[in-house]
Amino acid sequence: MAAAGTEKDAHTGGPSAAVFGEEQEALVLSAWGAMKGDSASLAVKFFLRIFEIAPGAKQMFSFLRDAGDDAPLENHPKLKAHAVTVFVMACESATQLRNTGDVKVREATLKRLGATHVKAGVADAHFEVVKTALVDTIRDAVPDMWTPEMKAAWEDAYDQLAAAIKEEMKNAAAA
Ligand code: HEM
Repeated sequence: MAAAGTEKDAHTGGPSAAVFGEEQEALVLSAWGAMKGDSASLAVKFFLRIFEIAPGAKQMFSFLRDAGDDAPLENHPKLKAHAVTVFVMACESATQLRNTGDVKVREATLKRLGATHVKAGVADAHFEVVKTALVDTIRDAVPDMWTPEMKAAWEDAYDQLAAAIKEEMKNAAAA
């Protein structure tokens, strides 16, 4: 349990926050449970999918820019780390949504995320690309579990988290 004052209610609001219940959480967690043993290779697939949908996004990642066009993407530890983080944070955000109706991310983390993503030039459209790549990856990873309800639950969890980061990006951009 974090000490009082170290977390921030993102108050992302919206009608979806109110309907994120036990069932949605269970859907996200069951998929995550099936995927997490394989998270590093799924993370690579997730990112390859992002760059398939939006090849230009590669330019945003400093370590990819520096590596040159021919470097094999699957060998980038930072890229894997980012992908796993997005997976894990969406999952954690799902648990919190059920308990509190809000995404709670440590305030320092959220501030840093806001600043990092502004600096990297991430825009709203990129969050949509990442969402599509995320649900595509999960669909392909757990085809037997996949349902429209599971898709909606992951999208909801991701949207709430993305909204919290975007809010902090606005603050970072204004600072
Ligand atoms: C819910 C969605 C996302 C989460 C949870 C997330 C998480 C993170 C984290 C934890 C970092 C490491 C640096 C830090 O802690 O400040 C990071 C960096 C970064 N993220 Fe994201 N991210 C998300 C969405 C996106 C999107 C949509 C893009 C654009 C395609 C993106 C591009 C980047 C870039 C370019 C960096 C900096 C990498 C570098 O050059 O070091 N992220 N992100």
